[in-house]
Amino acid sequence: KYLNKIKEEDEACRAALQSGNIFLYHKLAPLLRRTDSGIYQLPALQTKEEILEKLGEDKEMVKESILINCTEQNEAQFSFDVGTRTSRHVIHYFMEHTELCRGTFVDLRKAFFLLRGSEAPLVARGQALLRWHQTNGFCSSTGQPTQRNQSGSQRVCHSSGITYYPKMSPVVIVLVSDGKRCLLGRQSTFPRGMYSALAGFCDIGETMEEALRREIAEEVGLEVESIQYSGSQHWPFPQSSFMVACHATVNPNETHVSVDKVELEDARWFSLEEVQEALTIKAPPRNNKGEPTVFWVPPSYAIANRLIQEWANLQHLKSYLN
Ligand SMILES: NC(=O)C1=CN([C@@H]2O[C@H](COP(=O)(O)OP(=O)(O)OC[C@H]3O[C@@H](n4cnc5c(N)ncnc54)[C@H](OP(=O)(O)O)[C@@H]3O)[C@@H](O)[C@H]2O)C=CC1
Ligand SMILES: [Mg+2]
Repeated sequence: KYLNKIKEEDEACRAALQSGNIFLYHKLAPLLRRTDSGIYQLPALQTKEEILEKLGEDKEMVKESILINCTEQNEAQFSFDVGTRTSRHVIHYFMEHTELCRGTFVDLRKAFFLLRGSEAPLVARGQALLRWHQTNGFCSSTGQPTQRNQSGSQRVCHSSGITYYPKMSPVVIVLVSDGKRCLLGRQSTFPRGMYSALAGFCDIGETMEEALRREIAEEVGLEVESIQYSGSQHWPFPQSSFMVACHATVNPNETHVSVDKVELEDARWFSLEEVQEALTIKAPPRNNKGEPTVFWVPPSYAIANRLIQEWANLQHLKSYLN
């Protein structure tokens, strides 16, 4: 309720900013602190902190922060990108005073899987909102500048009256099973050895089920028989996707895989033993070029991991009941 109030009411949002926490980004790379155990933490800076006073000659600039969320104690959480408007010397200040800033700016692709599960969605959401504002400064109908509300939950073109809201692209992600094995694929851009559930963007006007059947037919030439919903997740790559995760089955007598080599480098069936082994790997062993040397699956925060885990659990249950 409180979150909705500060999202909608400019005055309430300005007041919340006075005592809120701010997460900093530089050209969309979040400010993170690497701990001794190798994971990244998200340092929250208080609005009134000295370091934020460095945000350019205009100290009011911090008011351009975007509301991301609020804690259970009703502390508002904001994101701010120091790379867009602040002057070069201020950015250098941030880069050089990593102690004072309590972290460094890190490319989210490099850090995402090394964030704690509770912080990863917050970092992703902060980045997604900043990106949306950075790329929606003009009305696509009139070409006139759009104005944001205080929280950053929308932008309005006063010339056409159009209100723009942050967007996500729907993606369906599916773990296909033939009853005994599951189908995993890899794109050439994936880290070496990593296989994941198959995914694809929904076309406009398509239902999720239609997108799922089409993607599986296109990418591996299989016909899906049944679909079961599992869960969903916001995903920051390549931009802002809304991942809908499902399990699907195919006829065990029609399992020939015909890989679309434009989309995928490889796709094949994996046994429960292979999958179980991969699920135990936290950090895959690497060769002298730093490349993983074994078959592994996306880490636990990715919804693909959850699908694979659920499938393995179901196989165990089935073998126990038999
Ligand atoms: N959270 C998780 O566990 C996982 C998440 N994913 C995510 O799922 C997403 C979709 O999977 P992927 O197999 O790549 O999808 P697709 O199979 O749909 O193929 C991607 C291609 O679709 C085209 N495309 C269509 N609509 C869009 C859009 N709105 N945004 C971007 N590209 C679009 C692009 O083609 P072109 O470039 O030719 O225009 C793009 O290269 C990926 O971004 C990936 O990060 C994937 C696996 C696991
Ligand atoms: Mg795909």
